[in-house]
Amino acid sequence: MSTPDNCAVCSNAIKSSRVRANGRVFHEDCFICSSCGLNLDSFFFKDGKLYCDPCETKLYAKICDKCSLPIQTTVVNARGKMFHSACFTCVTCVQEIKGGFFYVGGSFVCDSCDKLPKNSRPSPPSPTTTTVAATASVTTSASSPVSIALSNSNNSTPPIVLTQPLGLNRNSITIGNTEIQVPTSTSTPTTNIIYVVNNTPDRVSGDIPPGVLPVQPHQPTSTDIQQNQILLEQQKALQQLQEQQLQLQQQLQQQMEQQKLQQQIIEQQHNLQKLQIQSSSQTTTPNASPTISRSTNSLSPSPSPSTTSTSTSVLSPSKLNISANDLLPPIEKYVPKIQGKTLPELLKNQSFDEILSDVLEKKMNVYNEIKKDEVEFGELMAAGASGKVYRGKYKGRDVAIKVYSTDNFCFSIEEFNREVSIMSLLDHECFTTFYGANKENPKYLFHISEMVKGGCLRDVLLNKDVALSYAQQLSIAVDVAHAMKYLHSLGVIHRDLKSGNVLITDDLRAKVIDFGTSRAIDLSKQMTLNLGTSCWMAPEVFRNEPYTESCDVYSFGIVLWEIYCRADPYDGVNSWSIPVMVCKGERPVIPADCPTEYAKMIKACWSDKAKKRPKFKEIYSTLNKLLGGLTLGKTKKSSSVGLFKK
Ligand SMILES: Nc1ncnc2c1ncn2[C@@H]1O[C@H](COP(=O)(O)OP(=O)(O)OP(=O)(O)O)[C@@H](O)[C@H]1O
Repeated sequence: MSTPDNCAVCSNAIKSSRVRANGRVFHEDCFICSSCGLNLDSFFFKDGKLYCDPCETKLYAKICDKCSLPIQTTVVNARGKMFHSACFTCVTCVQEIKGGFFYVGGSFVCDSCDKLPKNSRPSPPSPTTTTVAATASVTTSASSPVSIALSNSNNSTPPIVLTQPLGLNRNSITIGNTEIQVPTSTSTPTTNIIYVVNNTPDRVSGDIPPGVLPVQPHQPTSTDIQQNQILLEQQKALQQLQEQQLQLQQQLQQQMEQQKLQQQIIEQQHNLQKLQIQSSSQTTTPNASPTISRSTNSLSPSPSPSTTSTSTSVLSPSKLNISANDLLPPIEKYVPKIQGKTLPELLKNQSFDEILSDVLEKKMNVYNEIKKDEVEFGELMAAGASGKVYRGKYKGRDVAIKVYSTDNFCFSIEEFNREVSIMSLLDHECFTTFYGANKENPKYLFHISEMVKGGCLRDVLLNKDVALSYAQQLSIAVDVAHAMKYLHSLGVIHRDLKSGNVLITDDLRAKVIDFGTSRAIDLSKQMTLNLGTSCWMAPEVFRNEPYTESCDVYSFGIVLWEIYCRADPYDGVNSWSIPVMVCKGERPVIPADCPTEYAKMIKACWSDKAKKRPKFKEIYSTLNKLLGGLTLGKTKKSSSVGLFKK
């Protein structure tokens, strides 16, 4: 029975497949580079370890004193310096030194040059020209079997060192077809001799029969050790970097997976929404219309004795209408400070009007400056008298961008400044959130605010496909009154309140926009330039009488009528006739089915006498009570209404 071989690397018995190389056997798994762990094409075996060619070079190869590159084949060691044989050249003839040489003033001179007469010999590079003993040894590869030291010290016996025995009775080395006699220690050469010994690599390629070549141990020098340490440190640092990179890649992958998950959630929510819409149109009789709950302010489909058709769309509940935009973190509202104080702090000692006047007169910038390249412009949404409103993106979110340009007939930088200052200072749920403005180009200014998806109230009311219960109508009216109550509490008159300046969110909240515009100061101009607005203008304004904030109450009366009737006031009437009609006391007709309290409120608000009109505080409270008294919404089609009645 044959005993199993032992692996030259791990010393354990080899019971299965083995690699036989260079007279040694290895476990197949052990036959890898001990430094990089890769498979071996050729190898070095040192101190019981296997190394691949690059690792061996990296770890053990000597560095040439002349070219600073590792020496992988023949090493010439002369005077303690290491050279590639090709780099070991004569300082005089610049030829490779293959025979004897002299070490003169720090340089090597070949034997032939040294024999030249002194005057024809080029001067040595060093100021010292003393010829000193020269010693060189030639070593093949990093672990050659032979190293011969040579010296010349004028007739002294050159030391010849064989680092490996040449074998029994051998005193020659065969180079190619030539046999070179290696002098024994007793021979006395007169000059240095360099024996350039053919590289006898101890690397073994796979097809070399094992046991042919000797494997030589390598004795690292102190320089080798230092270099190895540096290399090891560099490898360690590289490894750390690779680990960090791996960690970052893992984090990135996690983030991408999270994003994918979010996307899936959005898609599922959309599918759910679709299913809910489908099922509600199938199960409710004859249709499902939304009712509103003030506490949550969200809409939910519920059966109601509605007269609207099943095709009627409803303003969708916000919770179901989630878009990627909604998942983004909200953009923080910019809170301006004047002399280090916020608006509520300033209001303790000053009126809003004083603060605003100060800001405008002193041209203070109380807005957040938004750079043009931070904004992505989208499609045009609306073109009003003072500017154009575009869809856009800011910080990844949908926004409304209002552009004031000199192309606009009513372009006014004062109006822009006033609007921007008011919008920056105000912070109320019934106004759109204002993000900031850009005034880089005085002929093209823009400001950015929250995008309100439902569009303006007028469009919602006139859209017959949108079903609205009375409760929802009241809820919109309450929101507008709430915004106006707040505005008046600050002493700000809107001057342009109308259904086109109220926006509806997709959870049916109302937000007032476009307030405090200075163009309304010259109301006669407004009347002639923007006739549409005259429907909401109070008689005292037409009469050019002094007006107070109660002109906004009049406008609100018209808005209340619009909300209930879902029609345009004075529809079909020549715009020029409206001021006359209004001053004569003519108003749109309130339909007979209008709830008494609501109708009473409309009439009180559009009263001809400004002083008789209620304040928003009262309006808000009354409408809120009316809303509170309703439990279930009653969806109502737009009324067919008579429009002009005194
Ligand atoms: N934040 C917003 N979100 C969605 N739509 C908006 C927003 N701001 C304005 N709009 C749309 O743009 C329209 C005009 O806006 P705005 O009233 O501010 O401009 P304007 O030039 O003052 O118009 P007008 O002279 O008719 O009052 C609005 O009726 C509305 O449809």
